[in-house]
Amino acid sequence: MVGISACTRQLGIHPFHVAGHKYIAGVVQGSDVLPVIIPSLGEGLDVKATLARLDGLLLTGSYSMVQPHLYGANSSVDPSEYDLGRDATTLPLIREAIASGVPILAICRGFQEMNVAFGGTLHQRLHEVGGYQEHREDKEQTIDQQYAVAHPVAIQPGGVLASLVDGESAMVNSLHTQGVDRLGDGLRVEACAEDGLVEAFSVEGAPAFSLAVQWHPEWKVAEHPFYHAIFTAFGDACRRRAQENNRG
Ligand SMILES: N[C@@H](CCC(=O)NCCCC(=O)O)C(=O)O
Repeated sequence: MVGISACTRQLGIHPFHVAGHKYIAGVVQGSDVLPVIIPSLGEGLDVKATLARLDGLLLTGSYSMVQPHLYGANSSVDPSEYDLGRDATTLPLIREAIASGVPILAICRGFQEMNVAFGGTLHQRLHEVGGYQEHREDKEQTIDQQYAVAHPVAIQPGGVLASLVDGESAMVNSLHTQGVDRLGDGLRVEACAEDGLVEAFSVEGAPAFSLAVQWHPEWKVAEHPFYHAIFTAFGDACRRRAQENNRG
C-alpha cells in the first residue's frame, strides 16, 4: 500500500485534499500497488502511525511552490502559490519515511520538497538565474506537447538510476519553474541536465529505495521504458517492505 501526498485546494466554499489522477494511475499501472491518499493535515497527521501502515510513499508534483522560509530564503513568489498544509505534512513525512525505511519516490514538487527536507535550497525562478536552459513548459501547448520529452539527463554511474537504464543518458520531460540550488545534506546526485542542474537524487545510505526526480515519470508510464523502470523498481521496494512487515 502506497501513500500519495495530497495538495490542499479550496473547491467552492470547502477545503479539499486532492491528488492528481496521473500519479494514482502511475503507481497502479507502473508499480502494481494499492494507492491511498494521505491528507495534508500538518500537525494533525500522526506521521509515524501513518507510515507504519504504508509500504511506500509517493510525493507528487504540483503547481504550488515550497515556502522559501523553509529553506532560509525570502519570498519572491505570490503567496497564493504556496500550499502551507502540504509543506507542513510532506517535510515531516519525508524525514520519518527515510528514517524508518519506507521506500520513497518523489516527483517534481516532491523532488523539490525532499531537497528542502534535507536542508537544501531552491532557485525560486530558475529562468532568471542565468546559465540555465528553459525548464518550464509552454502553457500554450497541448498537454501531450507539454509532457513530451524535452531534454537529456546524464545518469551518474553507480547509483539507483544507473541500475535502471542502459546507457549514460536518458530523455525526460521538463515542467518546472524552480530548481535545486544547493543540494541537501546526505543526498547523492543521480542525474543532471546538460546545463548542470540536478535533475535526480537519492539519499546516501538510505535503508530502502529512495529516488527523487525533477521530471514526470508518471506521464504515460506504460509507454516509456525508462519511466516504467523507475515505477517498477519503486513497486518492488514496496513489496519487499510489505514482506518484511508480514503484509506481503
Ligand atoms: N511548482 C514547482 C513544481 C513543478 C511541478 O511539480 N509541476 C507539476 C505540474 C502539475 C503536475 O504535473 O502534477 C515548480 O514550478 O518548480
